[in-house]
Amino acid sequence: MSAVIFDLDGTLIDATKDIHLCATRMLEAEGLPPLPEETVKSFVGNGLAQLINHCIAAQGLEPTRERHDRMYAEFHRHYETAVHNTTVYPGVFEALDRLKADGYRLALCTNKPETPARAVTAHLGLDRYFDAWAFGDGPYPRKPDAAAARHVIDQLPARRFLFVGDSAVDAGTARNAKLPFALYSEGFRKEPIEQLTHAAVFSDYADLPGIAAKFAPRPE
Ligand SMILES: O=C(O)COP(=O)(O)O
Ligand SMILES: [Mg+2]
Repeated sequence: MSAVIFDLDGTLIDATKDIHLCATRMLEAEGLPPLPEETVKSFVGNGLAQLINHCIAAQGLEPTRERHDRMYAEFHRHYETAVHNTTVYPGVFEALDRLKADGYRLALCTNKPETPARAVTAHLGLDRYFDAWAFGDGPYPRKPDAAAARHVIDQLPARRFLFVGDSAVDAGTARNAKLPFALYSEGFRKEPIEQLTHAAVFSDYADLPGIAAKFAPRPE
């Protein structure tokens, strides 16, 4: 049995607008001005706590524990229902259907907290594809720590795995967990493709089933 493990933000979905909305509401509650969408987008990838840290630094404020906790709670409160401006990248459903039909188990390994990750995947009809999950606020170190990937691996009856993601965090996770990495080039990546160790790179989801067959072949 083989499995494909997916990152969420920037790989399966583009939640930029909803994340920016939550950040704007959070800053508003603090009496602070909004940050540009591209700026907030550049803060996504290392989990919500890190995104809040970046927002605090961008406003030139002291990162006190009290301020951070208050802002985290406010962001998270909006995050749970911020699903209406989020889109699925082209070809994702077709690729997931194909992988399922080919006999792959599918899993999600995200740094997004559990409640908003479950909410947005349920809203978009993606949740039904996944047999195992790891979240950014789970009781294990988050990506790029291999523990996040191992958390899903331990839930799956598979022996071969492919890790699919869009960022340096995902490339690092795959490297740390010793899994082949397929890089989706149309996500939130900040570095040139050559800087991210990868077994394969794709810009069209139609190519993913073939990549999976090559790097995580199903047993005969
Ligand atoms: O919430 C984040 O910071 C990133 O989430 P991701 O791991 O699904 O890209
Ligand atoms: Mg990502």
